[in-house]
Amino acid sequence: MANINWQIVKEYEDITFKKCDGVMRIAFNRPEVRNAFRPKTVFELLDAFQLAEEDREVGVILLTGEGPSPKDGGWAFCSGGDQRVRGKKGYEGSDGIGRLNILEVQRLIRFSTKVVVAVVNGWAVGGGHSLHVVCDMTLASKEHAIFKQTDADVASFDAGYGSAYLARQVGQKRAREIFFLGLNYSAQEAYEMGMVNLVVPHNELEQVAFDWAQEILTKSPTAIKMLKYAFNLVDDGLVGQQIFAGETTRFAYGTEEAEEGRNAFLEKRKRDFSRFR
Ligand SMILES: CC(C)(COP(=O)(O)OP(=O)(O)OC[C@H]1O[C@@H](n2cnc3c(N)ncnc32)[C@H](O)[C@@H]1OP(=O)(O)O)[C@@H](O)C(=O)NCCC(=O)NCCSC(=O)CCC(=O)c1ccccc1C(=O)O
Repeated sequence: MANINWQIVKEYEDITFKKCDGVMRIAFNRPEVRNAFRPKTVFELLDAFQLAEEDREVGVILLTGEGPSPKDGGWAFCSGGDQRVRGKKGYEGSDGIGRLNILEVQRLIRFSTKVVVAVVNGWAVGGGHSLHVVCDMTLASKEHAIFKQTDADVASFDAGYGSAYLARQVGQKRAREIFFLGLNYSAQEAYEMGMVNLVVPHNELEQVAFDWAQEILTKSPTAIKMLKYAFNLVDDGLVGQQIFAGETTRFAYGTEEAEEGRNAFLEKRKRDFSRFR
């Protein structure tokens, strides 16, 4: 097993949230239901991802699941939305409001300035499958990872990243097979399809993820961020352009030309950009 000195950042009920040497580890913590998420789980994920995003020491986020299940020893990354709390308008929390707020988590992962790695230690099913798809990279346990898309079995459909971006990874025919048949795929099969980066023995999984993170942390954070946004851009349309352009605006703010624009306004004088032509 990995020998990483994880430190708890914040206590939650449905997830764990830990940090070590520039790496954040966010894990589903409902192993008795194969790490299915309810609205509370998703609120906690949103909070944790936002805290990770704002932590300047952090360059990589690992998303995984706690396990094994105390009930039967089964391993899970995430089995999607908790079907026991699904109502007519979405997944219901104690306030009775129906939500599909896992899509906000998908967007936080997609738009994060950090690299997000799915560390798939067991079942990745339904909305859990979609989460691994949206992560930047996926590492999978040789012994325990199983990929399965049950959305259509339970009359749900991730018609966003979970299907369209999956097709980018594995091709249209395979993506349709994954959704239309809902078969089980081993880590090796998922690797051969192109939706997993590496298959790793279960007891080495987290260490390999951590080692990858340490390698990424040696690289230029700006280069990594701009590369991530460049990879996203082609599939994300105007939102992708907005995010990429936002980062270029940030670069532009660092120039003397930008300072002249701001200073002229603040000093109530005529602006003079002539020396920048
Ligand atoms: C995951 C399984 C394949 C595992 O099978 P197995 O190892 O045989 O274990 P089980 O005995 O079935 O399960 C153990 C225990 O856990 C409970 N459980 C498992 N999954 C769930 C779940 N999702 N919800 C509630 N409970 C769950 C199970 O009932 C057992 O409990 P006991 O009390 O011990 O009997 C298998 O369990 C399985 O197929 N699970 C269901 C998978 C599923 O269909 N998930 C939902 C897919 S739909 C979805 O996730 C929508 C998400 C969403 O919000 C969304 C909406 C709109 C657009 C996009 C999305 C998006 O996808 O993100």
